[in-house]
Amino acid sequence: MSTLLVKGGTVVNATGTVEADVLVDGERIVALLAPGDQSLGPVTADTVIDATGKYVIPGGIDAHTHMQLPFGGTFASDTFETGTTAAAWGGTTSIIDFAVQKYGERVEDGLAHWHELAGGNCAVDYGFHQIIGGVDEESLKAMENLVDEGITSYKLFMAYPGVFYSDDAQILRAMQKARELGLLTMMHAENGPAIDVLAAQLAESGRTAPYYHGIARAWQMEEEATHRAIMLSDLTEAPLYIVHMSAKQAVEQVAWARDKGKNVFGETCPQYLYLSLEKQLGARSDEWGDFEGAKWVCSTPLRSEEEGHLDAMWQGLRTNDLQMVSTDHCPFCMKDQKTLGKDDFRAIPNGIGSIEHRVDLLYQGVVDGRISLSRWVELISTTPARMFGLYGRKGVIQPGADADIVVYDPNGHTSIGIGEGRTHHMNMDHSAWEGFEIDGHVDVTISRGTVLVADGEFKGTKGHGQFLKRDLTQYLV
Ligand SMILES: NC(=O)NCCC(=O)O
Ligand SMILES: [Zn+2]
Ligand SMILES: [Zn+2]
Repeated sequence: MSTLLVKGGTVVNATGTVEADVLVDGERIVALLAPGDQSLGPVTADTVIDATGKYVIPGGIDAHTHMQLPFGGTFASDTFETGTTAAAWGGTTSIIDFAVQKYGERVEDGLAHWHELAGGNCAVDYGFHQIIGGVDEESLKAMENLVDEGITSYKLFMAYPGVFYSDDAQILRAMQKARELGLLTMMHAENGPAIDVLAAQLAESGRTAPYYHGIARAWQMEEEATHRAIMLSDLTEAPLYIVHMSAKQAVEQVAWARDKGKNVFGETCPQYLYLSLEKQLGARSDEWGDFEGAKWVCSTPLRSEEEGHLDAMWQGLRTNDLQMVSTDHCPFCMKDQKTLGKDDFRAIPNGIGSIEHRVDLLYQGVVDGRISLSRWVELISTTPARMFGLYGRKGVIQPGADADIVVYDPNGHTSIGIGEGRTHHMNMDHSAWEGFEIDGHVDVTISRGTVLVADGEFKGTKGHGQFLKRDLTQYLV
Protein backbone atom coordinates (compact mmCIF):
# COMPACT_ATOMS: atom_id res chain seq x y z
CA MET A 1 0.00 0.00 0.00
CA SER A 2 1.30 3.43 -0.83
CA THR A 3 1.57 6.36 1.56
CA LEU A 4 0.75 10.01 1.01
CA LEU A 5 1.52 13.10 3.08
CA VAL A 6 -0.41 16.35 2.82
CA LYS A 7 2.11 18.72 4.32
CA GLY A 8 2.10 22.20 5.82
CA GLY A 9 -1.60 23.04 5.54
CA THR A 10 -4.32 24.16 7.93
CA VAL A 11 -6.69 21.28 8.64
CA VAL A 12 -10.26 22.52 8.89
CA ASN A 13 -12.91 20.30 10.46
CA ALA A 14 -16.41 21.25 11.59
CA THR A 15 -14.98 21.45 15.10
CA GLY A 16 -12.23 23.92 14.30
CA THR A 17 -8.82 24.35 12.67
CA VAL A 18 -5.36 23.00 13.44
CA GLU A 19 -1.97 23.26 11.72
CA ALA A 20 -1.08 19.67 10.86
CA ASP A 21 0.36 17.33 8.27
CA VAL A 22 -2.04 14.56 7.27
CA LEU A 23 -0.52 11.12 6.80
CA VAL A 24 -2.36 8.60 4.65
CA ASP A 25 -1.62 4.90 4.37
CA GLY A 26 -3.51 3.17 1.56
CA GLU A 27 -7.12 4.38 1.67
CA ARG A 28 -7.15 5.75 5.22
CA ILE A 29 -5.88 8.70 7.22
CA VAL A 30 -3.49 7.29 9.83
CA ALA A 31 -2.16 10.39 11.62
CA LEU A 32 -2.39 14.14 12.03
CA LEU A 33 1.05 15.47 12.87
CA ALA A 34 1.47 18.88 14.46
CA PRO A 35 4.42 20.93 13.13
CA GLY A 36 7.60 19.57 14.73
CA ASP A 37 5.91 16.39 15.97
CA GLN A 38 8.65 13.72 15.97
CA SER A 39 6.61 10.96 17.62
CA LEU A 40 6.68 8.85 14.46
CA GLY A 41 10.32 9.77 13.70
CA PRO A 42 11.11 11.44 10.35
CA VAL A 43 7.98 10.95 8.22
CA THR A 44 8.37 10.13 4.56
CA ALA A 45 5.72 9.11 2.07
CA ASP A 46 5.50 7.88 -1.52
CA THR A 47 3.67 11.06 -2.49
CA VAL A 48 4.02 14.42 -0.76
CA ILE A 49 1.56 17.23 -1.45
CA ASP A 50 2.55 20.71 -0.37
CA ALA A 51 -0.44 22.45 1.25
CA THR A 52 1.42 25.45 2.65
CA GLY A 53 -0.94 28.41 2.97
CA LYS A 54 -3.93 26.25 2.07
CA TYR A 55 -6.86 24.60 3.80
CA VAL A 56 -6.98 20.82 4.13
CA ILE A 57 -10.62 19.79 4.40
CA PRO A 58 -12.70 16.59 4.25
CA GLY A 59 -13.97 15.85 0.75
CA GLY A 60 -17.36 17.30 -0.12
CA ILE A 61 -20.45 15.11 0.15
CA ASP A 62 -23.28 16.08 -2.19
CA ALA A 63 -26.33 14.28 -0.81
CA HIS A 64 -28.78 15.21 -3.56
CA THR A 65 -27.93 14.45 -7.19
CA HIS A 66 -29.84 13.09 -10.19
CA MET A 67 -27.57 11.51 -12.79
CA GLN A 68 -29.53 10.36 -15.85
CA LEU A 69 -32.88 11.12 -14.18
CA PRO A 70 -35.80 10.48 -16.55
CA PHE A 71 -37.79 13.72 -16.58
CA GLY A 72 -40.15 15.41 -19.00
CA GLY A 73 -39.48 13.02 -21.87
CA THR A 74 -35.69 13.21 -21.61
CA PHE A 75 -32.87 12.31 -19.21
CA ALA A 76 -30.60 14.47 -17.06
CA SER A 77 -27.55 15.04 -19.24
CA ASP A 78 -24.79 13.93 -16.84
CA THR A 79 -24.00 10.23 -16.70
CA PHE A 80 -22.49 8.83 -13.53
CA GLU A 81 -19.12 9.11 -15.26
CA THR A 82 -19.38 12.74 -16.37
CA GLY A 83 -21.20 13.90 -13.24
CA THR A 84 -18.81 12.31 -10.75
CA THR A 85 -15.79 13.52 -12.73
CA ALA A 86 -17.15 17.06 -12.48
CA ALA A 87 -17.76 16.42 -8.76
CA ALA A 88 -14.08 15.54 -8.28
CA TRP A 89 -13.00 18.70 -10.09
CA GLY A 90 -15.08 20.66 -7.59
CA GLY A 91 -13.81 18.93 -4.43
CA THR A 92 -16.72 16.54 -3.95
CA THR A 93 -15.65 12.98 -3.17
CA SER A 94 -19.02 11.36 -2.39
CA ILE A 95 -22.46 11.73 -3.86
CA ILE A 96 -25.83 10.30 -2.89
CA ASP A 97 -28.00 9.93 -5.97
CA PHE A 98 -31.67 8.98 -6.19
CA ALA A 99 -32.57 5.53 -7.51
CA VAL A 100 -35.93 5.85 -9.24
CA GLN A 101 -39.09 3.78 -8.87
CA LYS A 102 -41.88 5.09 -11.08
CA TYR A 103 -45.54 4.25 -10.62
CA GLY A 104 -46.22 0.74 -11.93
CA GLU A 105 -42.57 -0.34 -11.62
CA ARG A 106 -41.04 -2.53 -8.92
CA VAL A 107 -38.75 -0.80 -6.41
CA GLU A 108 -36.25 -3.66 -6.73
CA ASP A 109 -36.06 -3.16 -10.50
CA GLY A 110 -35.56 0.58 -10.18
CA LEU A 111 -32.76 0.04 -7.68
CA ALA A 112 -31.10 -2.67 -9.77
CA HIS A 113 -31.20 -0.34 -12.77
CA TRP A 114 -29.52 2.42 -10.78
CA HIS A 115 -26.75 0.02 -9.73
CA GLU A 116 -26.26 -0.84 -13.42
CA LEU A 117 -26.00 2.83 -14.37
CA ALA A 118 -23.55 3.73 -11.59
CA GLY A 119 -21.52 0.55 -11.07
CA GLY A 120 -18.02 0.79 -12.58
CA ASN A 121 -18.72 4.29 -13.88
CA CYS A 122 -18.12 6.59 -10.93
CA ALA A 123 -14.98 8.61 -10.27
CA VAL A 124 -15.99 9.22 -6.64
CA ASP A 125 -17.87 7.15 -4.06
CA TYR A 126 -21.64 7.00 -4.41
CA GLY A 127 -24.67 5.96 -2.40
CA PHE A 128 -28.38 5.97 -3.14
CA HIS A 129 -31.61 7.23 -1.68
CA GLN A 130 -34.69 5.49 -3.09
CA ILE A 131 -37.43 7.46 -4.85
CA ILE A 132 -40.79 5.84 -4.21
CA GLY A 133 -42.86 7.16 -7.09
CA GLY A 134 -45.84 4.92 -6.48
CA VAL A 135 -46.78 4.04 -2.91
CA ASP A 136 -48.83 0.82 -2.87
CA GLU A 137 -48.79 -2.55 -1.10
CA GLU A 138 -45.91 -3.81 -3.21
CA SER A 139 -43.65 -0.78 -2.82
CA LEU A 140 -44.36 -0.56 0.91
CA LYS A 141 -43.26 -4.19 1.22
CA ALA A 142 -40.17 -3.49 -0.89
CA MET A 143 -39.14 -0.69 1.48
CA GLU A 144 -38.39 -3.44 4.00
CA ASN A 145 -35.30 -4.50 2.00
CA LEU A 146 -33.75 -1.05 1.69
CA VAL A 147 -31.76 -1.02 4.93
CA ASP A 148 -30.06 -4.32 4.00
CA GLU A 149 -29.17 -2.71 0.67
CA GLY A 150 -27.43 0.14 2.50
CA ILE A 151 -30.19 2.62 1.63
CA THR A 152 -31.51 4.35 4.72
CA SER A 153 -33.49 7.21 3.20
CA TYR A 154 -36.20 7.51 0.55
CA LYS A 155 -37.91 10.39 -1.25
CA LEU A 156 -41.58 11.16 -1.80
CA PHE A 157 -43.04 13.90 -3.99
CA MET A 158 -45.98 16.14 -3.11
CA ALA A 159 -45.35 17.67 -6.57
CA TYR A 160 -45.46 16.34 -10.15
CA PRO A 161 -48.95 14.72 -10.34
CA GLY A 162 -48.96 11.80 -12.75
CA VAL A 163 -45.19 11.39 -12.52
CA PHE A 164 -43.76 10.86 -9.01
CA TYR A 165 -46.64 12.35 -6.96
CA SER A 166 -47.96 10.82 -3.72
CA ASP A 167 -51.22 11.95 -2.13
CA ASP A 168 -51.62 12.42 1.63
CA ALA A 169 -52.92 8.89 2.17
CA GLN A 170 -49.88 7.44 0.40
CA ILE A 171 -47.53 9.72 2.33
CA LEU A 172 -49.10 8.68 5.62
CA ARG A 173 -48.67 5.00 4.82
CA ALA A 174 -45.08 5.42 3.64
CA MET A 175 -44.18 7.39 6.76
CA GLN A 176 -45.71 4.72 8.99
CA LYS A 177 -43.52 2.16 7.24
CA ALA A 178 -40.47 4.44 7.47
CA ARG A 179 -41.00 4.86 11.20
CA GLU A 180 -41.12 1.07 11.61
CA LEU A 181 -37.90 0.60 9.59
CA GLY A 182 -35.93 3.65 10.79
CA LEU A 183 -35.75 5.20 7.31
CA LEU A 184 -35.51 8.95 6.80
CA THR A 185 -38.35 10.39 4.71
CA MET A 186 -37.10 13.01 2.25
CA MET A 187 -39.89 15.19 0.91
CA HIS A 188 -40.30 17.33 -2.18
CA ALA A 189 -42.73 19.71 -0.51
CA GLU A 190 -44.82 21.64 -3.04
CA ASN A 191 -48.58 21.38 -3.57
CA GLY A 192 -48.42 19.76 -7.02
CA PRO A 193 -52.16 19.59 -7.89
CA ALA A 194 -52.71 23.29 -7.06
CA ILE A 195 -49.55 24.28 -8.96
CA ASP A 196 -50.79 22.41 -12.03
CA VAL A 197 -54.04 24.42 -11.99
CA LEU A 198 -52.16 27.71 -11.71
CA ALA A 199 -49.70 26.68 -14.44
CA ALA A 200 -52.54 25.70 -16.80
CA GLN A 201 -54.31 29.04 -16.19
CA LEU A 202 -51.10 30.96 -16.95
CA ALA A 203 -50.33 28.97 -20.10
CA GLU A 204 -53.91 29.22 -21.39
CA SER A 205 -53.78 33.00 -21.00
CA GLY A 206 -50.64 33.14 -23.17
CA ARG A 207 -48.10 33.44 -20.37
CA THR A 208 -45.88 30.60 -21.59
CA ALA A 209 -42.34 31.99 -20.97
CA PRO A 210 -40.01 30.29 -18.41
CA TYR A 211 -40.60 33.12 -15.92
CA TYR A 212 -44.15 31.86 -15.32
CA HIS A 213 -42.74 28.60 -13.95
CA GLY A 214 -41.78 30.69 -10.91
CA ILE A 215 -45.16 32.40 -10.74
CA ALA A 216 -47.12 29.14 -10.84
CA ARG A 217 -44.95 27.60 -8.13
CA ALA A 218 -45.78 30.32 -5.61
CA TRP A 219 -44.20 30.32 -2.15
CA GLN A 220 -47.60 29.55 -0.61
CA MET A 221 -47.45 26.19 -2.42
CA GLU A 222 -44.15 25.40 -0.70
CA GLU A 223 -45.15 26.68 2.72
CA GLU A 224 -48.42 24.76 2.71
CA ALA A 225 -46.85 21.48 1.62
CA THR A 226 -43.99 21.86 4.09
CA HIS A 227 -46.46 22.32 6.93
CA ARG A 228 -48.54 19.35 5.79
CA ALA A 229 -45.47 17.13 5.58
CA ILE A 230 -44.40 18.22 9.05
CA MET A 231 -47.81 17.35 10.53
CA LEU A 232 -47.86 13.93 8.85
CA SER A 233 -44.36 13.29 10.15
CA ASP A 234 -45.39 14.42 13.62
CA LEU A 235 -48.39 12.09 13.61
CA THR A 236 -46.37 9.09 12.44
CA GLU A 237 -43.22 10.01 14.42
CA ALA A 238 -41.21 9.53 11.23
CA PRO A 239 -38.17 11.85 10.94
CA LEU A 240 -38.54 14.23 8.02
CA TYR A 241 -36.06 15.95 5.71
CA ILE A 242 -37.44 18.62 3.38
CA VAL A 243 -35.36 18.82 0.21
CA HIS A 244 -34.41 21.83 -1.95
CA MET A 245 -36.12 24.57 0.08
CA SER A 246 -36.33 28.07 -1.40
CA ALA A 247 -39.23 29.92 0.29
CA LYS A 248 -38.56 31.84 3.47
CA GLN A 249 -42.04 30.97 4.74
CA ALA A 250 -41.31 27.26 4.32
CA VAL A 251 -38.07 27.64 6.30
CA GLU A 252 -40.14 29.32 9.02
CA GLN A 253 -42.24 26.16 9.14
CA VAL A 254 -39.12 24.02 9.63
CA ALA A 255 -37.84 26.41 12.30
CA TRP A 256 -41.20 26.24 14.08
CA ALA A 257 -41.18 22.44 13.98
CA ARG A 258 -37.61 22.23 15.27
CA ASP A 259 -38.38 24.69 18.07
CA LYS A 260 -41.19 22.33 19.07
CA GLY A 261 -38.62 19.51 19.23
CA LYS A 262 -39.77 17.69 16.11
CA ASN A 263 -37.32 15.62 14.06
CA VAL A 264 -37.46 17.84 11.00
CA PHE A 265 -34.52 18.92 8.86
CA GLY A 266 -34.18 21.34 5.96
CA GLU A 267 -31.98 21.39 2.88
CA THR A 268 -31.39 24.28 0.53
CA CYS A 269 -29.21 24.46 -2.59
CA PRO A 270 -26.66 26.95 -3.98
CA GLN A 271 -29.19 28.19 -6.55
CA TYR A 272 -31.50 29.38 -3.77
CA LEU A 273 -28.63 31.24 -2.10
CA TYR A 274 -27.41 33.11 -5.19
CA LEU A 275 -29.90 33.03 -8.10
CA SER A 276 -33.25 34.80 -8.26
CA LEU A 277 -36.61 35.04 -9.98
CA GLU A 278 -35.78 38.59 -11.07
CA LYS A 279 -32.20 38.19 -12.31
CA GLN A 280 -32.15 34.68 -13.77
CA LEU A 281 -35.57 33.11 -14.31
CA GLY A 282 -36.82 36.35 -15.83
CA ALA A 283 -33.70 36.78 -18.03
CA ARG A 284 -34.16 37.82 -21.66
CA SER A 285 -30.70 38.65 -22.81
CA ASP A 286 -28.90 36.09 -24.91
CA GLU A 287 -29.10 33.95 -28.04
CA TRP A 288 -32.11 32.16 -26.53
CA GLY A 289 -34.05 35.42 -26.29
CA ASP A 290 -37.19 35.20 -24.16
CA PHE A 291 -36.38 31.58 -23.52
CA GLU A 292 -33.04 32.11 -21.72
CA GLY A 293 -34.77 31.80 -18.34
CA ALA A 294 -35.23 28.08 -19.11
CA LYS A 295 -31.66 27.55 -17.90
CA TRP A 296 -32.95 28.25 -14.41
CA VAL A 297 -36.22 26.32 -14.46
CA CYS A 298 -36.06 24.04 -11.44
CA SER A 299 -38.40 23.02 -8.64
CA THR A 300 -38.81 24.44 -6.13
CA PRO A 301 -38.31 27.56 -8.28
CA LEU A 302 -35.86 30.42 -7.94
CA ARG A 303 -37.55 33.05 -5.79
CA SER A 304 -37.67 36.79 -5.45
CA GLU A 305 -34.57 38.40 -3.99
CA GLU A 306 -36.60 41.54 -3.31
CA GLU A 307 -38.97 39.55 -1.11
CA GLY A 308 -36.02 38.34 0.97
CA HIS A 309 -36.03 34.63 0.13
CA LEU A 310 -32.29 34.45 -0.64
CA ASP A 311 -31.26 36.21 2.55
CA ALA A 312 -33.59 33.94 4.49
CA MET A 313 -31.72 30.88 3.17
CA TRP A 314 -28.37 32.27 4.35
CA GLN A 315 -29.91 33.17 7.67
CA GLY A 316 -31.34 29.65 8.02
CA LEU A 317 -27.84 28.25 7.51
CA ARG A 318 -26.42 30.52 10.20
CA THR A 319 -29.14 29.71 12.74
CA ASN A 320 -29.19 26.01 11.84
CA ASP A 321 -32.88 26.17 10.92
CA LEU A 322 -31.46 24.76 7.68
CA GLN A 323 -28.85 22.06 8.15
CA MET A 324 -27.90 21.01 4.65
CA VAL A 325 -26.79 22.40 1.30
CA SER A 326 -26.92 19.91 -1.57
CA THR A 327 -26.97 20.74 -5.25
CA ASP A 328 -30.05 18.86 -6.50
CA HIS A 329 -27.76 18.45 -9.51
CA CYS A 330 -30.10 17.72 -12.42
CA PRO A 331 -28.61 19.17 -15.61
CA PHE A 332 -30.35 19.50 -18.96
CA CYS A 333 -28.85 21.04 -22.09
CA MET A 334 -30.66 23.94 -23.73
CA LYS A 335 -30.42 22.29 -27.15
CA ASP A 336 -33.00 19.49 -27.54
CA GLN A 337 -33.78 19.34 -23.81
CA LYS A 338 -34.83 22.64 -22.22
CA THR A 339 -36.17 23.62 -25.66
CA LEU A 340 -38.84 20.93 -25.32
CA GLY A 341 -40.67 23.71 -23.50
CA LYS A 342 -40.04 26.46 -26.04
CA ASP A 343 -43.74 27.16 -26.43
CA ASP A 344 -44.91 26.25 -22.94
CA PHE A 345 -42.89 26.47 -19.72
CA ARG A 346 -44.70 23.37 -18.39
CA ALA A 347 -42.71 21.20 -20.81
CA ILE A 348 -39.27 22.50 -19.78
CA PRO A 349 -37.39 19.71 -17.94
CA ASN A 350 -36.81 20.87 -14.36
CA GLY A 351 -33.27 21.09 -13.09
CA ILE A 352 -29.98 22.96 -12.72
CA GLY A 353 -26.43 21.57 -12.84
CA SER A 354 -24.13 22.59 -9.97
CA ILE A 355 -22.31 19.50 -8.72
CA GLU A 356 -18.92 21.02 -9.56
CA HIS A 357 -19.51 24.32 -7.81
CA ARG A 358 -21.04 23.62 -4.39
CA VAL A 359 -17.75 23.67 -2.43
CA ASP A 360 -16.66 26.89 -4.17
CA LEU A 361 -20.01 28.64 -3.95
CA LEU A 362 -20.24 27.98 -0.23
CA TYR A 363 -16.64 29.06 0.27
CA GLN A 364 -17.63 32.38 -1.27
CA GLY A 365 -20.10 32.61 1.63
CA VAL A 366 -17.09 32.51 3.97
CA VAL A 367 -15.32 35.24 2.00
CA ASP A 368 -18.47 37.36 2.01
CA GLY A 369 -18.82 37.00 5.80
CA ARG A 370 -22.03 34.96 5.67
CA ILE A 371 -20.76 31.74 7.30
CA SER A 372 -17.66 30.74 9.24
CA LEU A 373 -14.86 28.53 7.94
CA SER A 374 -15.90 25.62 10.16
CA ARG A 375 -19.56 26.03 9.21
CA TRP A 376 -18.42 25.78 5.56
CA VAL A 377 -16.83 22.40 6.24
CA GLU A 378 -19.83 21.32 8.28
CA LEU A 379 -22.16 22.18 5.39
CA ILE A 380 -20.13 20.71 2.55
CA SER A 381 -19.09 17.51 4.31
CA THR A 382 -19.70 16.84 8.01
CA THR A 383 -23.45 17.29 8.28
CA PRO A 384 -24.22 15.28 5.12
CA ALA A 385 -22.07 12.48 6.56
CA ARG A 386 -23.90 12.57 9.89
CA MET A 387 -27.34 12.95 8.34
CA PHE A 388 -26.92 10.03 5.95
CA GLY A 389 -25.05 7.41 7.95
CA LEU A 390 -21.49 8.00 6.76
CA TYR A 391 -19.87 9.91 9.60
CA GLY A 392 -16.46 8.68 10.78
CA ARG A 393 -15.77 7.08 7.42
CA LYS A 394 -16.49 10.39 5.71
CA GLY A 395 -17.02 14.02 6.75
CA VAL A 396 -13.93 14.50 8.92
CA ILE A 397 -10.14 14.62 8.76
CA GLN A 398 -9.13 12.26 11.53
CA PRO A 399 -7.18 8.99 11.91
CA GLY A 400 -9.28 6.04 10.78
CA ALA A 401 -11.39 8.06 8.32
CA ASP A 402 -11.29 7.48 4.58
CA ALA A 403 -8.58 9.66 3.04
CA ASP A 404 -11.08 11.86 1.19
CA ILE A 405 -9.15 15.11 1.31
CA VAL A 406 -9.35 18.41 -0.53
CA VAL A 407 -6.56 20.99 -0.59
CA TYR A 408 -8.33 24.32 -0.97
CA ASP A 409 -6.42 27.49 -1.86
CA PRO A 410 -7.96 30.62 -0.28
CA ASN A 411 -5.66 32.73 -2.46
CA GLY A 412 -6.69 30.94 -5.64
CA HIS A 413 -9.46 31.99 -7.99
CA THR A 414 -12.17 30.18 -9.93
CA SER A 415 -14.01 31.66 -12.90
CA ILE A 416 -17.11 29.58 -13.52
CA GLY A 417 -18.73 29.06 -16.87
CA ILE A 418 -18.15 27.88 -20.41
CA GLY A 419 -16.92 31.18 -21.89
CA GLU A 420 -13.29 32.14 -22.61
CA GLY A 421 -11.04 31.54 -19.56
CA ARG A 422 -13.80 29.86 -17.59
CA THR A 423 -14.25 26.23 -16.68
CA HIS A 424 -16.75 23.58 -15.96
CA HIS A 425 -16.73 19.85 -16.64
CA MET A 426 -20.42 18.98 -16.40
CA ASN A 427 -22.13 17.65 -19.52
CA MET A 428 -24.06 20.82 -20.30
CA ASP A 429 -24.07 23.26 -23.21
CA HIS A 430 -24.43 26.20 -20.84
CA SER A 431 -23.70 27.06 -17.23
CA ALA A 432 -26.35 28.27 -14.81
CA TRP A 433 -23.41 29.94 -13.05
CA GLU A 434 -21.82 31.72 -16.03
CA GLY A 435 -19.74 34.66 -14.85
CA PHE A 436 -19.57 33.72 -11.18
CA GLU A 437 -16.15 34.52 -9.68
CA ILE A 438 -14.96 32.62 -6.61
CA ASP A 439 -12.18 33.88 -4.34
CA GLY A 440 -10.79 30.41 -3.77
CA HIS A 441 -9.86 27.27 -5.67
CA VAL A 442 -9.93 23.49 -5.34
CA ASP A 443 -6.26 22.59 -5.93
CA VAL A 444 -6.17 18.89 -5.08
CA THR A 445 -8.93 16.29 -4.65
CA ILE A 446 -8.07 12.94 -3.06
CA SER A 447 -10.51 10.05 -2.72
CA ARG A 448 -9.58 7.13 -0.45
CA GLY A 449 -5.90 7.95 -0.86
CA THR A 450 -6.02 8.27 -4.65
CA VAL A 451 -5.31 11.67 -6.19
CA LEU A 452 -8.18 12.50 -8.55
CA VAL A 453 -7.36 16.11 -9.36
CA ALA A 454 -4.01 17.92 -9.06
CA ASP A 455 -1.92 20.36 -11.11
CA GLY A 456 -5.02 21.40 -13.05
CA GLU A 457 -5.47 17.87 -14.39
CA PHE A 458 -7.95 15.09 -13.83
CA LYS A 459 -5.96 11.99 -12.81
CA GLY A 460 -8.85 9.79 -11.65
CA THR A 461 -10.60 6.93 -13.37
CA LYS A 462 -14.18 5.92 -13.81
CA GLY A 463 -14.69 2.87 -11.65
CA HIS A 464 -12.61 4.18 -8.74
CA GLY A 465 -15.84 5.18 -6.97
CA GLN A 466 -17.34 2.52 -4.71
CA PHE A 467 -20.93 2.02 -3.62
CA LEU A 468 -21.52 3.38 -0.11
CA LYS A 469 -23.70 1.14 2.01
CA ARG A 470 -25.04 3.57 4.57
CA ASP A 471 -25.90 3.01 8.24
CA LEU A 472 -29.16 3.86 9.94
CA THR A 473 -29.00 7.14 11.84
CA GLN A 474 -30.97 8.12 14.91
CA TYR A 475 -31.93 11.62 13.70
CA LEU A 476 -31.61 13.16 17.10
CA VAL A 477 -28.89 15.54 15.83
N1 LIG B 1 -35.47 19.86 -8.67
C1 LIG B 1 -35.57 19.81 -9.98
O1 LIG B 1 -35.91 20.82 -10.57
N2 LIG B 1 -35.32 18.67 -10.66
C2 LIG B 1 -34.95 17.43 -10.12
C3 LIG B 1 -36.09 16.64 -9.59
C4 LIG B 1 -36.43 17.03 -8.19
O2 LIG B 1 -35.57 16.97 -7.30
O3 LIG B 1 -37.55 17.41 -7.94
ZN1 LIG C 1 -37.63 17.34 -5.83
ZN1 LIG D 1 -33.90 16.53 -6.61
